[in-house]
Amino acid sequence: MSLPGLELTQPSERVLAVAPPSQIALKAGSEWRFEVAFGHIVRVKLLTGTAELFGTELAESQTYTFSGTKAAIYTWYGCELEVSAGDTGTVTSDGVTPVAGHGAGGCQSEYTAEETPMIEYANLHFALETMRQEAQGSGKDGPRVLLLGPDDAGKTSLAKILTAYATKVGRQPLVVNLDPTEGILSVPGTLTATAFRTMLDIEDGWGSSPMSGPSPVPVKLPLVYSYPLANPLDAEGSVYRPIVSRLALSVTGRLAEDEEGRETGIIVDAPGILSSGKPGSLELINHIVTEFAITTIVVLGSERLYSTMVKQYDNKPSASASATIFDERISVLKLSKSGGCVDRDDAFRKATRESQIRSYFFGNPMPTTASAALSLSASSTSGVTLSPHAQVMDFASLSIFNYTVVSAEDEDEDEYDPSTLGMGGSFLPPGKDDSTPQHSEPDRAAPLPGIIGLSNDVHNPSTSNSSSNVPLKKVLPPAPSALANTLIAVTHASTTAPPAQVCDASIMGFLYVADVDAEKGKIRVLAPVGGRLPPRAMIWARRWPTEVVGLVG
Ligand SMILES: Nc1ncnc2c1ncn2[C@@H]1O[C@H](COP(=O)(O)OP(=O)(O)OP(=O)(O)O)[C@@H](O)[C@H]1O
Repeated sequence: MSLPGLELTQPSERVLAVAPPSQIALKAGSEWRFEVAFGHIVRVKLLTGTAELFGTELAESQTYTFSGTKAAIYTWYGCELEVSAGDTGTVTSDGVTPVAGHGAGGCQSEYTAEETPMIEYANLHFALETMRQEAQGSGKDGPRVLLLGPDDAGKTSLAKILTAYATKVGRQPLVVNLDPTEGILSVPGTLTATAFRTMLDIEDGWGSSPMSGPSPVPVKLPLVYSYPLANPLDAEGSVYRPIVSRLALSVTGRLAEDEEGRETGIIVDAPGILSSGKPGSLELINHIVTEFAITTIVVLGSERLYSTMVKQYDNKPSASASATIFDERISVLKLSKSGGCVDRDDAFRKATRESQIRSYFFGNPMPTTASAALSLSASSTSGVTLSPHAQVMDFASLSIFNYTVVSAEDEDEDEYDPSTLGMGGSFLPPGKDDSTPQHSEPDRAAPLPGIIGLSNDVHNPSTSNSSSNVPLKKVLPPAPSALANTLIAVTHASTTAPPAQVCDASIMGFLYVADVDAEKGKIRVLAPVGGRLPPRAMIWARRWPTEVVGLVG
């Protein structure tokens, strides 16, 4: 009903108008940047020409759907896109009311940009390809690239572009995510390594793992370690460093057995906080450079960090065992930050995290390329929907561990009990404790790779995580109410494993705690698969990712 004179409608009767499809013509070397809010769907179709989203080519006449996305579609030779709004006006299964923007198809923001750093990025790819070809002939290892830069500098986007270009020419890059704030093929709060043999997913970013059900794009299987803290610098990096070492060891082991992977090398996406100049960040960068024997450091969007990296690493021998044989040296490069990089606010980041967790358990309810391809109706909304299983468990029968470190954001350390950790009265980072001899400081990397050799212990994380310095404590009954709405990582370690083995173990999957009944000692959990839970030690993601409320109604 219109209000007399003003022609305003009452909110309850407001109907969201569906914008008509818009056609966007892109000139060669330009890109269409767009932002879609969570809950709103935008459909994009390539009508003519060729185009790619962060390096992955769009198929012609295929409809792609985007929601909660900030991205760009680039064209090398020119193209025409059709952009239309997806189904709007209904509340999604996430409980989010769609927010349509004023841009084409209801994008919150969209524009065409002619200035992009894509030529620089492509040149980097070709330089890496040259290194890979050299590796192929000589038995040398392929390039190990570390991407550094502040938050939202475009590191993850560049990692996607380099990965997509490498797979396009038949390479098999290993992508390592060291940023716990967002997961790559996993939930946040994890560090992962994934071998990419096939193309990335345009809609999903990186693609999906087998646990997400059927997918039109071949699935990738990540190796996952739990790091349930947002900040790698927490506890002065003493939790982060051994996990990085563990991951590096697994990656090195994998590459030793995988000829093509070894020639292609690795791409490491580092967390933005390491480029912030905070105390301890340079030590962590050094740890990563050493552990992954990095050969190429790429700095995006920070002159200061670039200059520091050049001073410290440029032209220095890499930490690889074969560095002397092949005279392998580190190069430090500076690349332009794309003008399209968007600063994601806390609300958007939180929504992204929640969406990653939700899709781990419930799949992706959006119409995917597969469903669109299989369905006669282009507006099908079948998507890939998963059905997690809810079960009630006896808390006392579970072996759940919790990291007892003081995080920068959370100074109210509550549960720390030194006696249970067997480390005397002090909880100092390794090396600062008088009882810890200097040589048992393996998770501190050498100050300069290649200059000071690696200690053997660095490559033996089982010794690096001696139980004396692992801040993991078993959570004993009664079940804490703070367990509700958080994730628990199920490790491959046995229920009787000591803390050192638990934090060294890779992750099998995740549980979501829906309810806690402390009186009865029961918790209700959501698991991605049915049946009895394997008897394994678990790590409670108490601090990160933070509570996800409303996953289960
Ligand atoms: N050229 C572009 N056009 C539009 N959006 C872009 C472009 N490049 C990156 N973005 C978007 O900007 C945001 C930040 O980019 P990205 O995630 O690559 O940065 P990052 O350095 O990895 O950030 P962080 O370290 O905080 O995770 C992302 O949402 C990404 O999709």
